[in-house]
Amino acid sequence: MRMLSKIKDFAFTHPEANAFISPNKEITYGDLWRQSEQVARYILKQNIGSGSPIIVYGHMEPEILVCFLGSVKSGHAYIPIDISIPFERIDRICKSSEAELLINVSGQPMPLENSSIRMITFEDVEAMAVDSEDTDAEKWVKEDENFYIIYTSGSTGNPKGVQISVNNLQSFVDWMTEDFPITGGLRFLNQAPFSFDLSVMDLFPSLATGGSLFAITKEMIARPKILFEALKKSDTQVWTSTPSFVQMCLMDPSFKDELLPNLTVFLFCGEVLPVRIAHQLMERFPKAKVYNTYGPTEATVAITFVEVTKEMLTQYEALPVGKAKKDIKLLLLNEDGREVPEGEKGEIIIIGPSVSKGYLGQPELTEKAFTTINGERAYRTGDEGYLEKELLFYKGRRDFQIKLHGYRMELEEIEQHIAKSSLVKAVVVIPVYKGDKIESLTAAIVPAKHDFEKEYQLTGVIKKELAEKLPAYMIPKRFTFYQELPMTPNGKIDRKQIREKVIL
Ligand SMILES: Nc1ncnc2c1ncn2[C@@H]1O[C@H](COP(=O)(O)OP(=O)(O)OP(=O)(O)O)[C@@H](O)[C@H]1O
Repeated sequence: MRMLSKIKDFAFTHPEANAFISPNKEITYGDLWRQSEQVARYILKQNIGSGSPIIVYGHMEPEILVCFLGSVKSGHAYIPIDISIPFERIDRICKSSEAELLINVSGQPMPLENSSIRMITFEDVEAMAVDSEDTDAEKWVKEDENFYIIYTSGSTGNPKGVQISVNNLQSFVDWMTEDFPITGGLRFLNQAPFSFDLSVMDLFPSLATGGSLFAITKEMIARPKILFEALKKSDTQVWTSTPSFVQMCLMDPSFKDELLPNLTVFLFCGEVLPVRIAHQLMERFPKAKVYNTYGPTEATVAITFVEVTKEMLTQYEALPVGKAKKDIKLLLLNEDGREVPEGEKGEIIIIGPSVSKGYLGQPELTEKAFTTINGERAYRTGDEGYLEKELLFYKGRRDFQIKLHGYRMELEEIEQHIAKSSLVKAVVVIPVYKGDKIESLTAAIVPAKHDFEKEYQLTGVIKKELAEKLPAYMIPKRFTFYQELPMTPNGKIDRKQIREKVIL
């Protein structure tokens, strides 16, 4: 694989360069390559069935990277599992993936109850390690073989293992390093834990270009003071995160270019990038470019991109998610499966070499979501959007479309309008069910600074503003106010938790 060869070359020419920096530990390219050889040799000795993936468990330790590379160099894909994933779910992943080996990097015990998987700690692998010749590149995973398998939660709650091949990943890395201002040797922020595919957006473009990653751990995220001290030290040049994560940082006025003077690129994916957030970033970091990108895990992280310009901030109500990367074709289909004309809304279908071969061991689910169009792999995203002169606009997820009193509406559209109020910092709209019928909507809001004494006064003003933009049936009945909205471990707004709070 070209990307692995590049990492190898860099490790030989720049062995002392830092590859990954976490709070307590760093690893150089030289050590990353050498230690991953040891892991590869260990795995090769275990007689693991070909095609059987290796599970790697931990949280942003440098050794996680060592195990990822060790796995793929021994011809096995890896499944990254972050410590935020509950054991019961890990048990299910072990079973459904039929993985034979789990390497525990976390330093914590793993009480898996139902799994017969062989477990070994990283220390034990290291203790058995011997240095010798590099493994033959012929042994590395190649072409259509899986490089990694990432389990998405899926709205059904059943884990789905998205298989990403060497070719899928190479196409992604080529795009990132050709079409974005990612030159060699940059410092990347690594916010998303490795079990979420947003992490791939910083991990491999960084390693493929001799860059270094600065890890933001969950302890830092929980303690803003420590987070900001770390950010200051990080000297981040390329920022990759969810919009929710940067929104949280923006709440602190010191989040501006003095904190990160060398920051030149913001990359966002995974959620709507609100106009206001892009605007604030452009004001506070005038030297940095802001990119919005879009894509599902099933199409290898992201497949569209756009640099947000000042004009866009006034031109559009909701920012575009961008143009497709050159080897990708987008189709927008209506409910009858016909292509819709430009400007009209339809389901986004992604066609091309970024599209996964499907879900590991789940042929029915794969069949439902994936297909082949003109000989190329295609994925039905379940997202709605429209195209305007090749620019894709995201219009929400089909599963966030609801029917209330007979009216079809999109929760994200309502959120977009509420978010425009100067009294609102962040918002999520939640449907409230009676039985299996939606009875009303509730808006969970983080308010901006205001002078109202009572919450009902604030609610009244926001509702009045909304009444000018939305029909009455789309205005949430209840408004609840919070200091902050909960985030999932991957840094997206946690709708499920908010729903539980609202219902309680
Ligand atoms: N730039 C963007 N703007 C708006 N939404 C986005 C953007 N990028 C991605 N998304 C949304 O995120 C989805 C992809 O997310 P991801 O593959 O991480 O899994 P998920 O659906 O969020 O989580 P899970 O499947 O684990 O429940 C897309 O299908 C789309 O709905």
